[in-house]
Formats: sequence, C-alpha cells, structure tokens
Amino acid sequence: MTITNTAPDYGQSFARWRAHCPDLWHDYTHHPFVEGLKDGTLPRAAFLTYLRQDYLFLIHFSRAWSLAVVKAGNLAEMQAASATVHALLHFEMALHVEICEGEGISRAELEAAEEAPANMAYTRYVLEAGYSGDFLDLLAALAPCVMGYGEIGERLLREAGETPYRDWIETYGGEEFQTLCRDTGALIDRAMADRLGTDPQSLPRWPVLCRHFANATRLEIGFWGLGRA
Ligand SMILES: Cc1ncc(CO)c(N)n1
Repeated sequence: MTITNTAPDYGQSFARWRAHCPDLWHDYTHHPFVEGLKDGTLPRAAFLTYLRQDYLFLIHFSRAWSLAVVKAGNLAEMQAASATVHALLHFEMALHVEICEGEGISRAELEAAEEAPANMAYTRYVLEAGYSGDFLDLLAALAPCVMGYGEIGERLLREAGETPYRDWIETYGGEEFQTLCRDTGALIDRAMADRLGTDPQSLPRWPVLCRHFANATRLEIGFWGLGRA
C-alpha cells in the first residue's frame, strides 16, 4: 500500500498505529463517501444526513477530549487536550452549523436529530476506552478521528477538482486543522515516551493501543455508512 509515502507527518506513534492496520486505514480514508466529496458526485442529501450525525458526534467527541484533560499527567498535556476541546467546540462545529444554515437546517434542528446506533457505538467506544483505560488508551482511540480527517483533507485539497464540497475539504485540509493534527501527533509521541520509554513496541501495552486505534478506524468506516440519502 502506498498511503504511507504521500501522507503528511503526524508523528511516529500515529505512523506505527496506522501501519499496523493498513487495509482498515485505507478503507477509512479512501471510502466511496470520501471519493464522492472529492469528485462532487456525493448526493447532497447523503452529505446532509452525514453532517447532522457528525454534529452530534462532535458533541460527544468534545466530551472525550475533555476526558483527556482529566486523564492527562501534567499541565502541558492538559493544555494540549483543552486546546483540542476548544477547536472542536468553537471551530469545527461552526462549519456544520454554517453549512446546515445555508440549507435551511437550524441549530435547534441539528441538536434535535436522533443519534444513529453507529454514531453511539463510535463515541461511546472512545469514551469507554478513556474511562476504563488511561491517557494513552484514550489517545489511541481518539487518533483515527483527528488524523484521518487530516489526511483526507490534505489529499482532497491536492486532488479534488470541481466539487460543491470545497468548504468541507478546506476545513480539514486547511492550515488550522493540519496544525491540530501535528500538535496531536506531538502530544501522543511525548505522552508515549514519558510513560513507555523509547521502545513502546516491545511492551505488552503496545497491542492494546493498536487495538484501540484499529477499532476506532473500523468505527470511522461505519460512520461514513451513515451518509446515505
Ligand atoms: C466521524 C468523524 N470523525 C472525525 C472527525 C474530525 O473531527 C469528524 N468531524 N467526524
């Protein structure tokens, strides 16, 4: 698989986790939904169905990053995690509200949407990884979301032609979100080194972290499936 050659650099731990489940990672980042955003063939109704669910997703996902503030081991980790909470609540969710308002879907309607089971499964899985595990378990479950959308956005910004989904692509491919991905990668690498030392792959913890990452990636694949018209 060639994805590792062209992907942006979001740190060593992420690169290793991704290399551990290359097929799942490819299915997530090259899903037909993603290719439909790229070439503009994704039906608008499917996109809006996805976006309504994603709005609810981001509320729970912000809770999960807030749990990372609680599970952090020092002030620097707390600051990094809280910066992500802020970016989600004040920057990324604004995209959803703005696009939906343009389609005549109000904020109240967004908040009243019924949560799909695949959405519940994903966000509650991540929260549970954090509740029952430690900071690293939580970060391994959070990483596919942040970095996956970062990779997709970066690639689509380079590859996309004429598409009505340019605002979505620019949100995730743009510098602000790419910086978030790099900062999250640096946070994970530092947290791993502080807790597991220089050779984490030799430890019994390692496959557990890989499992969280792979499970969250599978749940991301399922999430694209919500985007059916
Ligand atoms: C399902 C999902 N994964 C990742 C992101 C990126 O934050 C998102 N908005 N939604």
